[in-house]
Amino acid sequence: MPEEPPEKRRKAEWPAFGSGVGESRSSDGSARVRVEVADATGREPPPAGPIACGLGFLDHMVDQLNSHAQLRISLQAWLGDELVVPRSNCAYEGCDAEVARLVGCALGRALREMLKEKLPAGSFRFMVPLDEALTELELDFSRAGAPAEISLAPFGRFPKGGRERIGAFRTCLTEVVLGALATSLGVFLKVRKIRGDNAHHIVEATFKSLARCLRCAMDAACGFVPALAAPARPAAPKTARAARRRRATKETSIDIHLDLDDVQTASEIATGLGTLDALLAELCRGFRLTAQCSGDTWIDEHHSAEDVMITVGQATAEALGPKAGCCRMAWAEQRSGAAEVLCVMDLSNRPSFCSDLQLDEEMAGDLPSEMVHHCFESFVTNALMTVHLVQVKPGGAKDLALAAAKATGEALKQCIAIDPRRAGATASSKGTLSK
Ligand SMILES: O=P(O)(O)OC[C@@H](O)[C@@H](O)c1cnc[nH]1
Repeated sequence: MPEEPPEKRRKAEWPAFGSGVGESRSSDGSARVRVEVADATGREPPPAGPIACGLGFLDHMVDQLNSHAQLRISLQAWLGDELVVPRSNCAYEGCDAEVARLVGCALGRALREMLKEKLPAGSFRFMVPLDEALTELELDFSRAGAPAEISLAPFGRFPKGGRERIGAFRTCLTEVVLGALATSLGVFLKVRKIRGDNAHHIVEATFKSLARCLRCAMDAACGFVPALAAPARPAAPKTARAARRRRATKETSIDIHLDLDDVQTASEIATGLGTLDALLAELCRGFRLTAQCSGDTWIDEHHSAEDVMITVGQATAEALGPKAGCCRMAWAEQRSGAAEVLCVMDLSNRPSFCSDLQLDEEMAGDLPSEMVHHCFESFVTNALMTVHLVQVKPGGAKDLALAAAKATGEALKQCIAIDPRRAGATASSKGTLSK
């Protein structure tokens, strides 16, 4: 669904920030960067302009703030008197560190000017996955001046010791950009890599985390909660985000129906496996699910559990469709008994599942522990999403499974929520979540 042009959008019915400009220049006059930023959720946001600093990968990273922080950014740079043209890597030789610093400084100044009317207070945290990578970023506006804490190296597994460059961008300059940005924005910034084997994924997840964390701070300053926001326009004819999937093989017969926008009707789940029913009940806290399965449980639990989760995942992907206007990314921590699990989710269209749950018992209720892992893997893969499960506190296998299902259900509820400010636009820096 294409985004409505700003002039056609109804008057914004939510608070928004205005705009800001930031400039930075080298002491010897060899380089200059100018950034213009505006809140894209405002009434008449300007179109995003070119982002051209002379390091192509850094341009791509700054662009993450457009779709994931809902901003409109333009960035211009001059080397000497020469304006840097888009898609250039002219800053590659000799001045890349200075350009990285200037980019961070100018961006931070522009953001500070935009936020000055309602400066966020306190600390904010966001985690973002990108395939196998997972980063956590914190912004604390009460600790301005504290030196940034950046723990991302090594940048990948190949070669051992990590990559030195991504395109023309030296990976060691990531902390130069972020440190300069934090200083000029007036915020304490802490970012760490929780997982990551690919340098591009690690650094992009970092800038996505920054963008999402910044948007959280902006929304808190405005008192806006996307999941609670009334639609920005009269309810359009209900474009149902619903799907029905039936599946019959020699091993199982399954009927799944889900409606992502029905939060009133009670779910009905009967798979023949009590623990699987309990996991699904937690997973669908944010929507209605009907799930029936008749399977060859006289052999074992495997086929029923796997086929149900494959089918629920497929139905979820079908119901989500192009994911127009949804929040897309979220994280949640939930407990069951002594166990606590963190789920970080992205409706990425790039299926990827990673978990470190220590399921050290043969069974989790009437489900083998190996099937707990495989159930999440099957659901995530077929729902075309990226999910990381992180064990925060240990516990028995069933409690870990339930805590993971609760956290995944809460994250899913937030991810599928429609943010009316996106006006149907897809939250993606490549412009689509369907390809
Ligand atoms: O914001 P999106 O994740 O939809 O698009 C950007 C991302 O897909 C692309 O930059 C990328 C994919 N893998 C590494 N980088």
